[in-house]
Amino acid sequence: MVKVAVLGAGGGIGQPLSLLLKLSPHVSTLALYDIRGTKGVSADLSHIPSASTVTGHLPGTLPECLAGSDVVVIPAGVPRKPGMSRDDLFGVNAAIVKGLVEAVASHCPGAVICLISNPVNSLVPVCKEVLVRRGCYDPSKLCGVTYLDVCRANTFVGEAMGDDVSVNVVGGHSGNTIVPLLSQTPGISSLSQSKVDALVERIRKGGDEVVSAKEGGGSATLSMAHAGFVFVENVIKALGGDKDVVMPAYTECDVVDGCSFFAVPCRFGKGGVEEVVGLGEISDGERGMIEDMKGALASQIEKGRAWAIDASANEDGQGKI
Ligand SMILES: NC(=O)c1ccc[n+]([C@@H]2O[C@H](COP(=O)([O-])OP(=O)(O)OC[C@H]3O[C@@H](n4cnc5c(N)ncnc54)[C@H](O)[C@@H]3O)[C@@H](O)[C@H]2O)c1
Ligand SMILES: O=C(O)C[C@H](O)C(=O)O
Repeated sequence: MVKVAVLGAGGGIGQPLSLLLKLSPHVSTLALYDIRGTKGVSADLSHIPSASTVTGHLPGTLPECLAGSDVVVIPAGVPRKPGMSRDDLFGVNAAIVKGLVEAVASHCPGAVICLISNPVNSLVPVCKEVLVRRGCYDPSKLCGVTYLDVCRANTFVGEAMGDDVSVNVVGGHSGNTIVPLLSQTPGISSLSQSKVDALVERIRKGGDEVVSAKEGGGSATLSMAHAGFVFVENVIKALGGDKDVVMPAYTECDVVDGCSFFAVPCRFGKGGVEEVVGLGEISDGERGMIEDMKGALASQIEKGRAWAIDASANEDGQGKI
C-alpha cells in the first residue's frame, strides 16, 4: 500500500485520475494538490468506500501533501487549444512543473515522479535538472507518461484488425517523435501498407483529434486519466514486489544516439525503472522514422535542459538557493 500525491488534481485530467486512484486497492493515502478546487474534489472522493484516505491541499500545504509520498503524479499545467502545438505550452508549464518538482525534492525526494504535463519531451529534462541541482536525481524514478499513445494505438489498430492487440509505441510524445512499432503486431501484414501508414498518422495525431473535437475546451482528459491510472497502478504494483511489470516510459536511456530521453518499454521494480527493455525488432521503415525524428527530439530535450539551467542561474543571481 502506498501514498500517491496528484499535483494538478482539480483539473480535467486530475479529477478523473484521482477518482480511479481512489478506487485502487493498492493506494492507502491519496493526497490531492492544486491551486484551486481540491477541497471540493477531496470531500467528494472521500465519500467513496475504498482502501484509501483522501486529503485535499491548496497552496500553503504542499509539503504535507508530498510528505511520505511513494509516487507523485503531475498533470498540473495548461492544455492546448486548436492551432497550438504542445511546445507552445512550454513557457507556462515549465515554470509550473519546476516549482512542483522542487517541492518534491524537498519533501519526498525518493518518490517515483510520473509527469503528464506537456510538452513531456522537454519537461522531463526540466525535472531532471531540478533534481540534479537538488542532489536527488535518480533516473529510475523519473518518468514521462506516454502511455496514452499506446492506448490509442491499441484502440485504432485493434479496430482495424478486429482483434485485441498490444502495440509498442516509442520515442517521444508529440508529432513525429511518436513512433508506433506496428511491424511488431502479429498479423499486421494482413493490412495494406496504405492502411498501416494511415494508422501511424492517426496515432501520431491522436491528441490533435481530441483537441479539435473539444473546440477550445482543452485536450484529452478522460482517456488520459485512464492511461495515467494504468501506468501509475503498474508502477505501484512493481514497487510492491510484482516482477512482471513492463510499461513504456519516457526515461533517461541510451537506446537512440543523440536522444538522452526516449519512451521505451521498461521493466519496473521496487526502485522504479529497473531495466530499459529496448525497442525490440523493428522494420527498416520504423528505423527510418526514428532517424527522421531524432534531431527534433534531441532539440526538445535540450530546450528543457537549457531552460532549467538558465532558470536556476537566474535564481542564483537573485540570491536564491
Ligand atoms: N502526457 C500526455 O499524454 C497528456 C495527455 C493529455 C494532456 N496532457 C497535458 O496535461 C496537462 C493538464 O491537462 P488538463 O486537461 O488536466 O488541464 P486543466 O487545465 O484542466 O488542469 C490543469 C490543472 O493544473 C492546475 N495547476 C496550474 N498550475 C498549478 C500549480 N502551480 N500547482 C498545481 N496545480 C496547478 C490547474 O489549476 C488545473 O486544475 C496539460 O499540460 C496537457 O497538455 C498530457
Ligand atoms: O494533445 C494534447 O495536447 C494532449 C495530449 O498530449 C494528448 O496526446 O492527448
